Amino acid sequence: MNAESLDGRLLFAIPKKGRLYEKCIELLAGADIQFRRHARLDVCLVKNHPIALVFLPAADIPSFVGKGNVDLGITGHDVILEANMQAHVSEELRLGFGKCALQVQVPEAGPIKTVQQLAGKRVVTSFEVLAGEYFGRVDAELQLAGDAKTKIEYVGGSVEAACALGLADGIVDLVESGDTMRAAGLHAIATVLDTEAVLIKSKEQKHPQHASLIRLITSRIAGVIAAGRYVVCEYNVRRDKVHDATAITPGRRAPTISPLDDEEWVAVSAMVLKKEAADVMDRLAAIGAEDILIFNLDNCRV
Ligand SMILES: Nc1ncnc2c1ncn2[C@@H]1O[C@H](COP(=O)(O)OP(=O)(O)OP(=O)(O)O)[C@@H](O)[C@H]1O
Ligand SMILES: O=P(O)(O)OC[C@H]1O[C@H](OP(=O)(O)OP(=O)(O)O)[C@H](O)[C@@H]1O
Repeated sequence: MNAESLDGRLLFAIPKKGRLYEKCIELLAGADIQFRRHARLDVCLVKNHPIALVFLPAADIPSFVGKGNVDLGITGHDVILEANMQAHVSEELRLGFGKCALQVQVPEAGPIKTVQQLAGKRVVTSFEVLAGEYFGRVDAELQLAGDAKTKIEYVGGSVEAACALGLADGIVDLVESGDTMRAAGLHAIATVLDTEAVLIKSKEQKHPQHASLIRLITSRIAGVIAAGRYVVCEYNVRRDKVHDATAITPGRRAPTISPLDDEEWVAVSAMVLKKEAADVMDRLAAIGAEDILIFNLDNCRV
């Protein structure tokens, strides 16, 4: 594909593999961004919008977006800070996946128990900027200077093996479930950063003609994210309990209250956070609500 065939399209960068890839593909499908990715091609045209998707390593997306070569992108918040691009991109939406923490880890059975004890020693990481800033602050607090400062060394992967291989006294790496860390005999002694996937746009404004399409895509993606977080709760309740019931299900703006063919009862419908749905149902049942139903949302605009 050559530059002409992109023909003024909005460029949207998506991680080409790794932890964020599958969720990004689900998000694009939920937002009805239609494309067919041909094997080995990293640029593909969207069929139903003037957009081209550019599949890039997650770590390269902040600088492509920050420099304005690409208009929109999805990557990790951690990756933006590591690329030092926070001043050049704006984080439009948190996407609720790719959640993990960048943590300082040391051998569980070893003598080091605190970050202060690790300071001055060897730390291996793929996040040399974030780890360097973090230990820069610790070194300064402990007044470590020159050769006494913490030695940060970069490796591109398998960071968790560095201590066992004798390359490091501690590491800085991402932790989600903690399985990788525990399997390597490590434990966390500090958190440098909590992160999740984000939708970013360029602050460069190289293509102002795309502003309305960017708003449309952002609002569609926000709808898909919200549909994953919320359910609709419907129930019947006696009129004299409506006040108590709507305190339990206040909805986003206000619940919908409809009359029933029984003057003493009303039907209520409200959006409820999915993670709170079971608790909300228990509390509604406790005040005498009946026929409590929960519906998943396929999509929404809220
Ligand atoms: N275990 C995890 N759980 C959740 N999110 C993660 C996890 N590991 C990484 N991420 C997020 O995904 C981003 C990309 O990480 P990933 O390991 O997929 O990178 P990659 O180097 O592009 O892929 P690969 O490891 O396949 O080469 C990270 O910067 C982080 O934001
Ligand atoms: O706490 P956990 O759930 O075990 O996840 C943490 C691991 O996930 C990431 O690596 P990934 O598996 O994506 O592979 P990578 O090392 O090749 O980046 C990260 O670098 C950790 O190694």
